[in-house]
Amino acid sequence: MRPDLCLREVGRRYGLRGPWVLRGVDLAVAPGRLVRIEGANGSGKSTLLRLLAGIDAPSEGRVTGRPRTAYVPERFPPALPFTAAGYLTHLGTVHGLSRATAARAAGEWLERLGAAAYAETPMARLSKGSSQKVAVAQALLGEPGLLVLDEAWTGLDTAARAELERAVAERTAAGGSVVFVDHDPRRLAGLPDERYAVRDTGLVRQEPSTAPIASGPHLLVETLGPPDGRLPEGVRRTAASAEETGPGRYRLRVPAPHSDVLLRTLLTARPPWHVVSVTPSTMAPERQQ
Ligand SMILES: Nc1ncnc2c1ncn2[C@@H]1O[C@H](COP(=O)(O)OP(=O)(O)OP(=O)(O)O)[C@@H](O)[C@H]1O
Repeated sequence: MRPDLCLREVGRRYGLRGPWVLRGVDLAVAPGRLVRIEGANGSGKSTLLRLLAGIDAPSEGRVTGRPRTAYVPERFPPALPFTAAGYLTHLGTVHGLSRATAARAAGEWLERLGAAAYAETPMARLSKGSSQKVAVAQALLGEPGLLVLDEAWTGLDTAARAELERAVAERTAAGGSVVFVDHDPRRLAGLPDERYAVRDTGLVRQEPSTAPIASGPHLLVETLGPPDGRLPEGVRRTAASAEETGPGRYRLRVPAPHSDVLLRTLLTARPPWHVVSVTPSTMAPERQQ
């Protein structure tokens, strides 16, 4: 198991005499965790995300234990001399993939995000929404251990937004960590393991969200594991609630967009869990684990 990503007494200011944007920040992000960062405009959220992602260095303090990391910035530079697929393939090779694997992953992510038609379009000619899809695809194609998302949903269409939510669930189910900022309080509502607010240059831990779980339909999944079976960790992270109904038997509620991730995690567990039934849920959303 890899170590937590840790910030210790981290501070950041811009310029030698600039005001401190962040000071004395301690934060640990464990593998598999989904962490939401909140805060007023200009409070320092993007600064914190850049430090977490490692594309900026703290003015003081230390950052340790950073796994392979990918980052979707608030503003993505679209004027690059590449086509969308060419850019993603290039980045895939930077992430250590072979050229063929990188090209395949690029195609798959463009397809998943509904941008396959723009694969050969020069980046500079992409619409804002399409270039945001490329920004998201570049972060996901290397299957990073830490995914940092700064308003990454902004500008995406409904289908791509759902796909990004699904990708977040996939990352955490696979043991990756995800840290995100989003202006919409309903984004991934009910799912984050931890919430923090940036306030007065510090980081304040927040109570778990009381916002209703990710809006939209939910499914009920009845599953049966070995008699002494503990639910696979990835399933606990993806399900909105898990009720033990018998020895090794659980009733899971899951937002519909995350159900395929949940089912895959059950079926690929060792030993695999048996999926007894999948039905639409009509219950009011509630999280319990
Ligand atoms: N590269 C930079 N150079 C100088 N000052 C900066 C830089 N980046 C951020 N700042 C300043 O740091 C402060 C925090 O900015 P940051 O973008 O981190 O906040 P934020 O909470 O993400 O804001 P928003 O919600 O508006 O995106 C602001 O006062 C901003 O002007």
